[in-house]
Amino acid sequence: MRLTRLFLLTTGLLLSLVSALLLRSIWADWRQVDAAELGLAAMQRAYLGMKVAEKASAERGPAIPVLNDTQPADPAKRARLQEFRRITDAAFDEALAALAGSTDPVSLSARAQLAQARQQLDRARAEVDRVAALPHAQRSAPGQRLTRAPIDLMFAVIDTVLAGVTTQSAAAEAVYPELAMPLVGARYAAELREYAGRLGSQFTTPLATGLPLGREEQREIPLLTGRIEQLRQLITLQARAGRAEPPLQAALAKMEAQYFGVGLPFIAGLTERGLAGRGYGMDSATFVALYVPPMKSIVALRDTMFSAARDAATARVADARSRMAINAGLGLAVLCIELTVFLLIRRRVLSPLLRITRAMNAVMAGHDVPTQTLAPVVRNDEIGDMKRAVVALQAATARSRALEAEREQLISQLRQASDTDFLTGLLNRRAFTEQATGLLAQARRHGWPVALIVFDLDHFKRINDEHGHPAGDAVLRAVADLARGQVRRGELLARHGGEEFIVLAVDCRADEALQLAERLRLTLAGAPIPLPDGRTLQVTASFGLAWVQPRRIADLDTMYRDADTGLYRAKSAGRNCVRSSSGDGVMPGVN
Ligand SMILES: Nc1nc2c(ncn2[C@@H]2O[C@H](COP(=O)(O)OP(=O)(O)OP(=O)(O)O)[C@@H](O)[C@H]2O)c(=O)[nH]1
Repeated sequence: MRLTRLFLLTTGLLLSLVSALLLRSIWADWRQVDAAELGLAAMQRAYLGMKVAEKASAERGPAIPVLNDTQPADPAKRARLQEFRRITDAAFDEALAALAGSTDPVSLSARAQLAQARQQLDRARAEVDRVAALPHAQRSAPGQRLTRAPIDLMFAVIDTVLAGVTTQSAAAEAVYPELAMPLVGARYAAELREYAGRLGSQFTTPLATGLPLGREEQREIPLLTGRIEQLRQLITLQARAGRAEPPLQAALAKMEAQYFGVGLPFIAGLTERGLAGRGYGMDSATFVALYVPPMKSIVALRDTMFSAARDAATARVADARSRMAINAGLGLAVLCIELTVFLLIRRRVLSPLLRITRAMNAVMAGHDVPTQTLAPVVRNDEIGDMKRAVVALQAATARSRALEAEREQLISQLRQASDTDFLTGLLNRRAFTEQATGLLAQARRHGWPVALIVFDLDHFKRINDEHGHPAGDAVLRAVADLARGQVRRGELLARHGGEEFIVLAVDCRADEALQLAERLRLTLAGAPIPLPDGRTLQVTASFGLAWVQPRRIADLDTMYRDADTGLYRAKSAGRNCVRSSSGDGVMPGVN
């Protein structure tokens, strides 16, 4: 696998892994925040339920004087009851509004319980109003329990509300097990407040009638007192089980002092008098004024315990939120760092490596490397070293290529020099022999006829003797130029030695060969040649011709011998003429 692909794959995997871990961690944190918020909301709803129980319980206070009122009815008592009813309704409305948007099972059941409690309250109030409207004599008749029944209906309201409080409180405890102590304690305190109220309610009828405690009160009072004592112990246990904070201890001490130190002994004294039939020495209003204030210490304890739980839960929510923010921030930072490292490695290592590899391949293939690929080399790291090495390699390769080209040129010049006659510029004998051998082989393959013409300047020695050797050279050069003008492409012309020249023509018929020789002869004979001293000279040459018919084997040595014989004959025949080996003119079949 290529390194770039491996790197991409590894980085992709790493990024996916980190992203997955990050998402998982954020999801887990978010779940915790969500759970903490749900728990806190349940706690607050439980508190609203406790408030409902408290207010509905408190409503019994002004209901009792109305139920026991003489006729004509006292409008002030009625107005006070209405005011308490309004407060209870407001508490119900607040609790129901808090549950309005929630669709979780706990909230749904709490809402159903609250709605049920409200119906019960409506029935209880209707009963209060109905009984209060009856003639006083009928209500206060000995042995009747008309005023007691509506109060019992109001007890049932509280039972239902407290059941809902327990449901919400349990939901909050499930989220915050460590807050069970203040939560359970607050619930017990709410219950204690209720039972303390109920205990006071036992004196409704006796106070109104002035009669001793009836059988029912005699049975209920010890039961309620026992329950109150039990709740007192449970609250104390809860407070001792956890680390009771100073405000909680203070609230607990206040309750002990006010309710258990004043309220409950007050009830005990009243009970004693009620049992002894000594009269109570107070009316309902005085009773309420004396008994209700100590009960407020129970509500204060409930609120203190609840506040402790709510503050701890709020802190937990804030903790969970900040943990989520920190985790998300850290995760994102890791992701960013990883991405940056990836981009850096890609930019500073992989891309330069790729460019360098391409540059090296180009250098090896002998191509030019684009200058921006390697320059400017300003980096001082390993990639920079590598780039410098490639630049050096490129320079060395360029130098060696230049040397190579120079060498090739020299060789070619040498080859040309070795093939060329230095005086005339024509092929020399060696090059002619080499190239003629190739042409003859080609002619053999194709079955072409071949002609070989050898010509030699006449009385050349005299030219040298009379005009000097340089003049002889000039004549040789002029003859070469004239002959060069008469041969076609594919025909070989060479200086065979001294003042002798040679021409080889393949695929050349006998008449064409003769014409060529004649043309050469006439050209030389008809062209005055200028000498270095300014004079001109007329030269002639004698020609020997050899010709091989088509499909016969043409051999260079044999043909040369024949052409030379023809030349000898031409010289013998008086020069400036063309002869073949076998006689005058060109004779087909020369071999
Ligand atoms: N100037 C000059 N003379 C050359 C060169 N090569 C050969 N010669 C001369 O050419 C002359 C050839 O003379 P011969 O072989 O006697 O022939 P000729 O005088 O041409 O007489 P025929 O061939 O019989 O017509 C000699 O004097 C050589 O010195 C050369 O390169 N330059």
